Amino acid sequence: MWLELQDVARSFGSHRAVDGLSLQLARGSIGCLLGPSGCGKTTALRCIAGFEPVDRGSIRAHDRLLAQPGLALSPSERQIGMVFQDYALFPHVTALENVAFGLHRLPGPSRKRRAEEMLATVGLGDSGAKYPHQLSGGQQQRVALARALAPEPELVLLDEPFSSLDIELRERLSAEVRAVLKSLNTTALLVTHDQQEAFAVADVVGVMNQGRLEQWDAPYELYHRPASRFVADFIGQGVFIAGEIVGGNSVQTEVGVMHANGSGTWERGTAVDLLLRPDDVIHDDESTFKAEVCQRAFRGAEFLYTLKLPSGARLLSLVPSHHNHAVGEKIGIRIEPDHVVAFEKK
Ligand SMILES: Nc1ncnc2c1ncn2[C@@H]1O[C@H](COP(=O)(O)OP(=O)(O)OP(=O)(O)O)[C@@H](O)[C@H]1O
Repeated sequence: MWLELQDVARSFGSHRAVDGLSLQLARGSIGCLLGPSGCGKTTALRCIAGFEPVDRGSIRAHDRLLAQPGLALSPSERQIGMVFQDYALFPHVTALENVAFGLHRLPGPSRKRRAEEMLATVGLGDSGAKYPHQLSGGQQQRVALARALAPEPELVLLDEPFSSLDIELRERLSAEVRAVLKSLNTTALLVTHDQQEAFAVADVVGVMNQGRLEQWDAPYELYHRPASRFVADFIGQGVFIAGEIVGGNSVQTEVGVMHANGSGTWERGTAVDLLLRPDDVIHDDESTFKAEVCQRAFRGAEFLYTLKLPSGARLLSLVPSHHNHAVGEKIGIRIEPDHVVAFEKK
């Protein structure tokens, strides 16, 4: 494994910012720590970078021990590249000199060549002579990425790298950054609170909650097979409706019986909350099961309808926007969950 955290913990006073974090990242893969503000993701990243010691556990990169209690390699000994939210470029030198900064071990000419290559890789081959203030936010962030990647670090850490950019640029740049990291086979760990960004950049995403990792998995799995109620709530949209286990894999709800495709571990009669995503609830005029539109949000290609069931429970449904229904109308629905996700009622 290229990066391996084992049971890492870091407290500030009595507050456990990171509490038993374990994860593994293979060479060339891009990981992401995702979670709400204060969940400990920045602290975890700072422990890996060497800006923060660990109180428990260990951090290894490429089989080298970077940190454990009483031992901490300095940030420069770790061979880690960093990209921060605010770019942190040197304002008084050109883009090319910014990128060349970390290459002091190379002799002059190769240093310049390498810096030029890196700028070309991030699509800024023509901008080497410009100063940071002559570049847009997105371009500055690409220079920062080139600077972090130029010394060929073992690992690159990206701390909310797109959060000061506007949304359109953020989307484009996250795809570009992923492409650059993949083309160089760089191992990287990103920290963000934005799941679209996490999904756009990372191969594997860890959802953190109060210092703990709730699930470390591919984006598809987080969405379709959330391991905890927190992950189910945090990732994507969806609502829970009440259900009861009526057989090994079957849940009875007011919208019908849902069958799980895995092996069930529930006891008959267990009360559960069943997760339904907006794309599980299909609008179907033929269906005899009706629900009342109580809210609608126009999304261009789709409407997101909030529907009220006879019991008063709410569902969300994503419907192509040529199905234009008014609030108060009753529409036919059919439930087709991709995966049945249920949690025992508390
Ligand atoms: N140096 C510090 N001293 C005391 N408490 C700290 C310190 N750094 C972080 N914390 C606390 O640890 C918790 C986790 O902080 P951290 O910055 O890791 O969270 P985060 O998930 O990155 O949040 P955000 O997205 O808001 O940056 C927070 O409650 C924070 O207040």
